[in-house]
Order: sequence, then C-alpha cells, then structure tokens
Amino acid sequence: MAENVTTTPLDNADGDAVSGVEIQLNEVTKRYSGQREPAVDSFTMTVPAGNIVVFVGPSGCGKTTTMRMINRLIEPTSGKITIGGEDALSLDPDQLRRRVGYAIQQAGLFPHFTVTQNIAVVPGLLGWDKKKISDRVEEMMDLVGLDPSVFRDRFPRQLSGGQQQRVGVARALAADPPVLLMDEPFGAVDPITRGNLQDELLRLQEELHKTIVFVTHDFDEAVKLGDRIAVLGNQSKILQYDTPDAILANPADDTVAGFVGAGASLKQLTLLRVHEVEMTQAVTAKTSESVEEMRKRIDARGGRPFGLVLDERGRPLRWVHKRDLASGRRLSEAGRPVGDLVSKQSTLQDALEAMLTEGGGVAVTGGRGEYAGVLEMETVMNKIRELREEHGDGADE
Ligand SMILES: Nc1ncnc2c1ncn2[C@@H]1O[C@H](COP(=O)(O)OP(=O)(O)OP(=O)(O)O)[C@@H](O)[C@H]1O
Repeated sequence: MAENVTTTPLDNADGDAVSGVEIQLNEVTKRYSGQREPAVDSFTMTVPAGNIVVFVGPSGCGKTTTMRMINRLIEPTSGKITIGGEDALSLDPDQLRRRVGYAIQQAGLFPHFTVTQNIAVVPGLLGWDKKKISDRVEEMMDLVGLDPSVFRDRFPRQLSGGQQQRVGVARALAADPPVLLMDEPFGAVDPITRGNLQDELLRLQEELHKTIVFVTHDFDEAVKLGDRIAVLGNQSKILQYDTPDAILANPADDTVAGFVGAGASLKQLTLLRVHEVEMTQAVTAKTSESVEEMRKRIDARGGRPFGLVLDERGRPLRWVHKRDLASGRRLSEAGRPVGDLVSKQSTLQDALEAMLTEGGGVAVTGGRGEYAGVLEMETVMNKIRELREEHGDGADE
C-alpha cells in the first residue's frame, strides 16, 4: 500500500473511520486480587461514536479502573468491551494502541525523551518509517499549538505544565486513534491554563470527532466538555448518565445533587435564553406623556403600582411607582433610572444577575434596544421547575 503520510485514517488496512467509533461496555467487572469487593461492579454503558463522555465521581469510586479496562491497561475480571464493534479483549496490543489514545494527568511524559520522541512513541511501536513519524510529529505539534521549531527538542522539564499537557494530548493523538481516553488530563495545571486547554480540546474535537472518554473530579469541567456525563458512585455504579443540562435540571438522587453542587440552578440558567421564557408587560408611557396619563394606566391595569417610562424611541428609561406620580412632575424625572437591562438573547443567568441589581423584575429589550417586556423572578423560578419536570419524564424512559 502507498505511504499515507499525513492524511487519516492511518490504520487503512483495517478500514478504521477517521472519526470516533462506539464503545460498549457490557457487565464489566474488575476484582483486584486480595480485595473483597470489586472495584468495578458489572458496569454497562454505551459511549456513542464521536461523543465526549465524562466520568465524574468521588475519589476511589473506580473511574480510572473503568477507563483503563477499555484499553486493557487493566484486564477486566469479567464482562465484554467492544470498540467499534470489535471485541477489545481479543485485540492484540498493537491493534489496541491504534484504536485507543491515552492521555493522563501531568502528561505522563517520558522525562528523558524529547517532545518529538514522546509524541513518536506509539507510531514508533507501530513501526512507521522515520519520515512518516517526523511529519506526523510536526502535524501534531501544530494541532496542539506548539511551534515545532521551538519545542521539538526540549525535554519535559523544560516545558510549562500546560505545554506538557499539550504534548500529552499530541502523543495520545499521534496514531490517529478513533478513541481517546483522558484521565484527568488537565488536573495539574492552574485554572486559566486549564480553561484554555479545555477550549482547545473542544476546538480539536470539532475537527476530529473522536470518541472521548474523559475522567475528572470537577463537575464544571464535565459540564463544559461533556456531550454526556456519567456520574459514578462506589464500584463505578452509574448514578446518572445523561446530557449536562438534563443532569443539572434533574439530578437523579441526592448524591448526584451533591456533585452537581449548590450552584446547579445557576448553571442551568446559563443554558437558557430570555426569549425562551415568557415575559410580562409593564404599564408604559413615553416621556412626552403626562404623569396623569401614566397614573390612569396603572389604575386601569389594577396590578402592581409600577410603570416603565420609555424614551421617544421606545427604550426603557425609568421605573416609576404610583406614588412618584405627583401632579406637576414630568415623567422624564419621576421614579428612578432603569439600571440593568437584558436583551432577548441574554442568558437567564445574566437576567437573574440583573434582577439582583434591579431588586426585582428586569426590563428586556429587542434588537434595537426597544422595550420588549419584563422578566420576573417568578418566571425564572417557574422555568427551572418546569425543566426539572420535563427531564424527570425523560429520565423515566
Ligand atoms: N492495583 C490495585 N490493587 C488493589 N486495589 C486497587 C488497585 N487499583 C485501584 N484499586 C482500588 O480500586 C478502587 C477504584 O480505584 P480507581 O483508581 O479506579 O478510582 P478513581 O475513581 O479513579 O479514583 P481517583 O479519582 O482517586 O483517581 C479504589 O478503592 C482503589 O483503592
């Protein structure tokens, strides 16, 4: 077969697809010798092709053991694992290396190997020729944002933590495996670098569409990266396996709720936009109108004794209480200026923040800044409740 230097898939002989393949784990159990209880007990899960699935759970619950059984760094005691329909337990080590890349915390780089040598490890084991390996190494360094001319010959100790992690990801991707296992790959770097690495992984994934299993302790990281999140309990028991928004909206039980954390409702609010919920309409009047006119409208409505003064182009200017509407005043001076506004595109999280500064409902504007309605705190709360119920129905399927 002709040499295929940089294009993928590199494992043409087997006809692997460029993008990810489905992984199935069926009643997979791991019993470490000398342990009474299994570390992983009858774990069954399908990881959809091209998805990022994140395992979150407390220390020692079995995340790493479960993940490492996929590439057989740990041999399952019983059960079945398939990768793209093939039985992982009957693949030889070379075949597994081609199919499954592996990146770990603190990159796990070989300290006495240069960056090039580290990235070249799996291609080398697979017997690629020198030219193909060096081309691939350069390509991978570009992919993860490391300039080959600067970093090629450095040793891991000459790199920052973030750079080491990038090399770790490059190494995991070097043989273009359809599956990538990532065990707390960004666990050892500062929060800003971590955020950048997460963004880069998402960007890479848009291009590559691998099947990625990602282990973390950090629920926020799981929400950011996961197409699906598996919240695991002891012995890798699956407490919930769903999309981030479904888990946020409706944690399956108290343990999951504990993991989701106190900010769950707020996280949920970042997934929703103002235009997705109902607005109410305030009593309005323009600055050119009289206070009497405004008072009449407030009385006629018979609701809360508030109104919103709009400028001549219909943009929210001032909140007025009925008692601010003494005769002889002008509407442009009555009440207090509108503080925070939100647009229909704003997230409900933004809206809630605005409500907290406004001390109540927040005025919503359309594309040109014109008044569109008012979003009430009550509406936001109802929306969250509604979502929880919807997801509750879904979870029973
Ligand atoms: N080689 C081993 N021999 C015996 N027990 C082990 C071995 N490796 C792990 N265990 C035990 O199996 C359980 C699961 O460990 P595992 O490393 O999979 O958990 P984890 O969820 O990845 O933890 P962490 O988040 O702390 O890395 C733990 O109770 C651990 O002590």
